[in-house]
Amino acid sequence: MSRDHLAQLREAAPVILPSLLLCDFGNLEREVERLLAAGVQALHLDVMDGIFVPNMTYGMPIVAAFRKLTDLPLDVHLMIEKPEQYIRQFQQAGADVITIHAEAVDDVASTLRDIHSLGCGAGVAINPDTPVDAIVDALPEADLALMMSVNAGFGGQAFNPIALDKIREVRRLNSDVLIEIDGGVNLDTIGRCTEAGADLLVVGSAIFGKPDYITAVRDLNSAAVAAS
Ligand SMILES: O=C(CO)[C@@H](O)[C@H](O)COP(=O)(O)O
Ligand SMILES: [Co+2]
Repeated sequence: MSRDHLAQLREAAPVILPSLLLCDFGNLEREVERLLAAGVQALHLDVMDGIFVPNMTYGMPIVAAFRKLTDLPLDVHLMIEKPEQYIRQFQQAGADVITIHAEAVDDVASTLRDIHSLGCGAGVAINPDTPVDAIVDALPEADLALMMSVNAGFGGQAFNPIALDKIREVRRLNSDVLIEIDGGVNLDTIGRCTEAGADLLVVGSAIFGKPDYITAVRDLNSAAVAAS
């Protein structure tokens, strides 16, 4: 099922994925309804452990709560130490795609294979200071390569354009992998992301900081498509 989801996202690219980090956790049902009304095609869920990154968010129960609320693909971004110890629990909670950070594991390729063996799409992320070289050997195992345009850990940070060069480098190395960008993506930066070749655009504050999600997603989508 998750492989089908990936094919759908590839077909629909560029696709905006709302990052729920800044949503109203007191009313998840309403937040999902508002995002569905805005036409979003997948949700991006940020899991932080306070160790790999200096911030904590949520774990499997919140992923499971979103799973109960929607059939949209759930793209789970693990910003945690030893993610390999938890991937089964995230799959059981309802994740469709699980992305691990290359900086957090010893053997990226083997962790991606483990994610696949659970039936999930497998993604690998790198922070702005981590070179693409760090994931070259693992790329053939990845469905998705996430280029962080901020240091993982917080929403609302400024966009780091180093991610754009890395998107181009990943595309040169691998024509099949879906390329996602995450951090500081907004109306001013989204065009540069799709122009560079990003397929999936994670957006937090530029949606959840706006009163009207429908207008925010529509304007972001127009800017993304115009530059792609
Ligand atoms: O993974 C992360 C942060 O580490 C993101 O998914 C952010 O939550 C995106 O938020 P904005 O930068 O768009 O506000
Ligand atoms: Co994220």
